[in-house]
Amino acid sequence: MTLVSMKDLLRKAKEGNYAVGQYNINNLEFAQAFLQAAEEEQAPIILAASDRLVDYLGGFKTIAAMVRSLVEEMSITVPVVLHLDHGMSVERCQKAIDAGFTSVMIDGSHHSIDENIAMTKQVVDYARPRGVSVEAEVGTVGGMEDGLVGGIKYADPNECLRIVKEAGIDALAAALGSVHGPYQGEPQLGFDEMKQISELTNVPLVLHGGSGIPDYQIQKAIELGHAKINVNTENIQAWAQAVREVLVADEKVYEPRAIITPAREAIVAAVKGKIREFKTSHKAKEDALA
Ligand SMILES: O=C(O)C[C@@H](O)[C@H](O)C(=O)COP(=O)(O)O
Ligand SMILES: [Zn+2]
Repeated sequence: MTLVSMKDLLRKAKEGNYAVGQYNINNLEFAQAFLQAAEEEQAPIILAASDRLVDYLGGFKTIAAMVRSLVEEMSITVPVVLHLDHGMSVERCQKAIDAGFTSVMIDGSHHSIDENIAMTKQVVDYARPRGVSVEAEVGTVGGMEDGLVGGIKYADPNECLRIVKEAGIDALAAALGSVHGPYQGEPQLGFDEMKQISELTNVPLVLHGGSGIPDYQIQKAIELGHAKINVNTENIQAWAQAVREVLVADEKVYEPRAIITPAREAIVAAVKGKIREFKTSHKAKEDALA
């Protein structure tokens, strides 16, 4: 299966009342684990490189080549999207597209809404003829974003409508109380605003900060138009715990494969849990038949 854009996947997910998970690549083993989990669950999947980690991961071309090769070598049959997460500029999004990413997020949320729309439109104009999908953000997700710790700023419904109409995006991350990284206490998502923005814009919504949200809130977010849910923290916590357990259990172990394999298995289990929670299991076949 070749890499696909997320446009049709998210439309189908929104119609079918499920969400496609986005999982962030932190190294080779994360990408392997995500693809294994998706194939075993027969679920479409979004593999993402967060722009803040692109250089650490070896650059856009390395990431695109790695994911394409894994899809081929692992004989992956489910739809796979390669997405740039929190793209920091129009130029960075263009570079990702040129390298073979099939989807990009331009994060103009720290700019004025007029600047955000202008940047986003430039990315859409470059992406659309190349068959690449575009996600934009309005408002501010709490916690860590682009290496900065910030507070929550709810998305304004009129600004959401403007960016959807004026820039022509495929997915909208409307910040509504979610937080990147661990939550302090129970997450407080703005469900009334979510309903309003979903009905007003009719575009698939994206939930950033998808780790640590109780299942009943995830189901409500899906019901209210979320077709993509981003998860990173729960996977890196599972990875770290597994590595720690191996090192504590055997202080003489030094072979990377012996240390990392249990961590990779922990990520497979964590992602399979998310795929089931987001109701994406077996949707790959249904998508192919649609
Ligand atoms: O950590 C990153 O750079 C990626 C995240 O911002 C991702 O977009 C996301 O929203 C995941 O949130 P988390 O599950 O709370 O880490
Ligand atoms: Zn995010």
